[in-house]
Amino acid sequence: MDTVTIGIVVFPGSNCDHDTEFAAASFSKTTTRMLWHKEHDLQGSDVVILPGGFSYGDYLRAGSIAKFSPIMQEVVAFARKGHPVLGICNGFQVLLECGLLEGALSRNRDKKFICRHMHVKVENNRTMFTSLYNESEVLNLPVAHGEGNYYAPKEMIDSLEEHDQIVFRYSDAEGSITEEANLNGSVSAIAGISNREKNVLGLMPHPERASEPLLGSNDGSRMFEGLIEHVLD
Ligand SMILES: NC(=O)CC[C@H](N)C(=O)O
Repeated sequence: MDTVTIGIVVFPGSNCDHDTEFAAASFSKTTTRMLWHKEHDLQGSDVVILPGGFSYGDYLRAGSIAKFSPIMQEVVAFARKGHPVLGICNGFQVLLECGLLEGALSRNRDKKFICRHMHVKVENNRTMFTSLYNESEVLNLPVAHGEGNYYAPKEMIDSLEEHDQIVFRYSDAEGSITEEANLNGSVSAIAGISNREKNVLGLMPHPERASEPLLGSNDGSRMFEGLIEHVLD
């Protein structure tokens, strides 16, 4: 294989689909496909990304209606076969709602929308998404969400820990996990998790909005590069 086809799902209300396409297409050896949510065809995608936004206006609960979009049947089957699926922000919310990832996202601790850059610590660099980061590296990534407060009961958190599924945590600039750094109040300061098999990753920060220095950070690029390298390998 000499090119990687990256499919980006477009739900009614997605608003980071084109940013994600722009970031994905900026790497050589990639082709992008926009996948309308009503379709059943992943158009030969090697990687599927569920982008950020407000699918179905976040009605009921963010991601809960998008889960019923026809294309999600294909995305779930694709993920269950071990192919890479990345959910960014609203995409993370959809992955939780459709059961590809465990836990839930509720309203931010202060009930306010948070739109700013945050520090995020790499807790597991042994995944296809994070292989180009150093273990414990602190990234500067933007967040923009109202429902980013990750919750899971203690047994689930223990099991996520045990299986190395906690991939990112909010931290301060030095990598310390503090209450102030964990702005949305997530349990265990969780910013991103994977499934047990490590081919599905969901995270609240936006790597596509940190994909070139002009955007204030380039720290998101290596997530795309790592994935592309993994597929080409
Ligand atoms: N940037 C986004 O994906 C928006 C996230 C989301 N729908 C929320 O406000 O929680």
